[in-house]
Amino acid sequence: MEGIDHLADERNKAEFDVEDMKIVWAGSRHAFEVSDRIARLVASDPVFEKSNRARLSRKELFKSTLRKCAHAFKRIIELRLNEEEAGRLRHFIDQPAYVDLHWGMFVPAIKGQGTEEQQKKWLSLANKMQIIGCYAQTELGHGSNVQGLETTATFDPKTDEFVIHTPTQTASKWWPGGLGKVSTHAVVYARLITNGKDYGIHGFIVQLRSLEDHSPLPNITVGDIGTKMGNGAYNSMDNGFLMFDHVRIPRDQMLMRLSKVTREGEYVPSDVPKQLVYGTMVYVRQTIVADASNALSRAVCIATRYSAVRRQFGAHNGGIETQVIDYKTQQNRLFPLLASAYAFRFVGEWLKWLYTDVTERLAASDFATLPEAHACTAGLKSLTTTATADGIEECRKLCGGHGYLWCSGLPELFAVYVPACTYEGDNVVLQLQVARFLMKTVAQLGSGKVPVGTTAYMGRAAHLLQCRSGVQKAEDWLNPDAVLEAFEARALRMAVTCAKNLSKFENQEQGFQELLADLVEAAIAHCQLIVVSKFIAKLEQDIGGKGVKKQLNNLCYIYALYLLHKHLGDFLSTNCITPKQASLANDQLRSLYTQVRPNAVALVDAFNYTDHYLNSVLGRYDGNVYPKLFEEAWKDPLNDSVVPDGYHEYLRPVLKQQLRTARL
Ligand SMILES: CCCCC/C=C\C/C=C\C/C=C\CCC(=O)SCCNC(=O)CCNC(=O)[C@H](O)C(C)(C)COP(=O)(O)OP(=O)(O)OC[C@H]1O[C@@H](n2cnc3c(N)ncnc32)[C@H](O)[C@@H]1OP(=O)(O)O
Ligand SMILES: Cc1cc2nc3c(=O)[nH]c(=O)nc-3n(C[C@H](O)[C@H](O)[C@H](O)COP(=O)(O)OP(=O)(O)OC[C@H]3O[C@@H](n4cnc5c(N)ncnc54)[C@H](O)[C@@H]3O)c2cc1C
Repeated sequence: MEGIDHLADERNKAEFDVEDMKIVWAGSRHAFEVSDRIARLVASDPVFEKSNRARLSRKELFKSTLRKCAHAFKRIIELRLNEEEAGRLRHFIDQPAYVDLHWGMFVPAIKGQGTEEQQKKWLSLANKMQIIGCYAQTELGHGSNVQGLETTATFDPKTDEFVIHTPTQTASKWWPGGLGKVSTHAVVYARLITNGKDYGIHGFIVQLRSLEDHSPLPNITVGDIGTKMGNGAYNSMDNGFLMFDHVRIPRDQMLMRLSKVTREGEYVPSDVPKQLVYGTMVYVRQTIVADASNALSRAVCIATRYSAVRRQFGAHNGGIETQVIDYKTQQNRLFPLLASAYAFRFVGEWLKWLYTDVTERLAASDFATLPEAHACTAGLKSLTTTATADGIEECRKLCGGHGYLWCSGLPELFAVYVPACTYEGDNVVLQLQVARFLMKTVAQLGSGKVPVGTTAYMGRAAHLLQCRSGVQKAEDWLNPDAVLEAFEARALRMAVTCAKNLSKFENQEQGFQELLADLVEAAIAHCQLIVVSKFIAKLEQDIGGKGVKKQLNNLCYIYALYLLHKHLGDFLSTNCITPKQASLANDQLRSLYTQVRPNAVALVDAFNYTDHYLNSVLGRYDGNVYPKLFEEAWKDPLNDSVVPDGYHEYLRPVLKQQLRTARL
């Protein structure tokens, strides 16, 4: 059966040009060509083989990760890959590793917070990987509460040095990726103390290990924090612990772009907002949003192809059974995830633009959009990672029993992905940042300050607080204005209700704590509005290609109407829509599922994933699932022998009743 495309019929049904959709998904023809070339390069290189990851011990997995990273670095140099190509190479190798934190956080932290001189010195080493760095912020006792970190950096004017110290066990750094076994350096976040005064959290570059023999430097205790969830999965990463016993570093290793300490020990505060010390987190949250669509689309690709291959029930007189993708229940679970993958792709593109824009403004000393950039990156990171983690698990269930096999690709994908709901900010804690931003914006309504950007809709409060949806028939839910108005009214009404309830408390902070759960829901409603509005905005762009726009249109309204259905309580209780309109939205949703159905396989083909990247028997491009499931089963170490190890010691005595007591 090799060579036969079991999904050919599905592909023939498609009503749009897949090659054109590939360009839209990738973002541009250039991005598509780079991704396509690099994905094939990785897939054809035996060093990047990953099908046996779950069977390796932690040590074997870790060593094979080091090998892959070294080989990747060699290939980047040999092939003279540029930054974009190198990034794609690491992406398609698809194995969490110290390099993610080196390139993803250590380098950006120095770029964002180092002076020009510091950048010149440290980036030239880091870019050539002559040093390898990590981002050491979280401690055993404090992760979310960055202000509560305990590690100290005390300036000693006698020697012109900072003394980095871990005063308690809870002050130990705990979690940083790449720290456990690899990093030679770290950007360490610690409380800056000079002249006896505590100036709060600042970043410091600290060398951890010898560049000669890799042993920890004196007075530094460092190691791996232990095995994490799942076989293989995130265990290729050496998340670490770290303790300092009065470790001295030169003063110029404090990252001093924002604030400084002089030779005399005087603290010179920054003339820019102090929150810029959190800048690396804003950057990484933005990249995590862009990455959510990768993980979700991967799971959806597997579940969609398998749902087209898998048949259950419905056979009459020995005929073939029904493809499970034809069941409306399967469509109702799968297609909103397909739509979400596209939605997150486009909101990720937009967030990248927003981040670039705020970075340019900051460089020109314009800090006006920083709070919005923080709220958007925090809120969308939270929204997209929660939906993606839940979506991957749903895809596993959509694949029935076989989805639970490691070779489906889904268990490992889930285990690798799910910590995204926690790292770079716990998802609830991040939505509370959005809620604070919304409460401030609501409080300013009527003050003459006009809300802009993603809160511009709040400026139309007079209308949005009292409007009623004009939807009268199912097709009206395909009108962008009708959809936007419903989402805007819901978000605003939820935020305003929270603000009103807050105002009943004398102590605002106490009120905020009391209303935390409602505030999170209001923040989520605002973030969902952003995603819906950016998908609609994408449709307004000039998108070419046969039938492409029609498909995107269908997916956009599936995303919006599915959210409406899922959060119906919000929409009804805020009187944004009536039960009749909710029912019409459902009718429309079902009609959209029918329209997407013949295009489903082609819509996941447009992700252009190689079988290597998917690493899934169920998601194979050719749909040749069953023989390959057997092949995988035979490879399992338990099948190395017909009679298992332990038979003579533990099975035979039971079977032969040799373990029975004399009395029995
Ligand atoms: C494979 C590719 C994937 C791509 C990723 C690439 C690389 C990375 C790879 C994998 C990731 C792996 C690991 C991730 C690494 C980490 O997890 S690093 C550690 C991350 N830690 C956190 O995220 C901690 C979360 N906590 C916080 O961010 C803050 O403490 C807080 C919750 C925001 C609270 O801050 P705090 O100062 O205490 O409180 P307050 O609420 O009072 O805020 C003060 C004002 O500051 C504003 N603000 C807060 N944060 C920011 C920010 N980031 N930027 C701008 N402004 C910020 C806040 O709005 C307040 O403003 P006011 O005007 O005063 O209201
Ligand atoms: C795989 C992985 C990789 C990581 N990599 C790094 C790294 O490279 N560098 C680094 O520095 N850190 C790293 N971290 C740490 C990570 O950033 C933190 O774990 C994260 O910020 C959450 O903080 P926490 O663990 O303190 O959670 P906690 O804050 O202890 O959260 C526990 C619970 O309390 C709730 N909670 C906390 N505060 C509030 C509040 N104010 N209001 C309401 N509820 C609240 C949360 O919602 C959560 O349910 C990593 C973590 C993981 C899992």
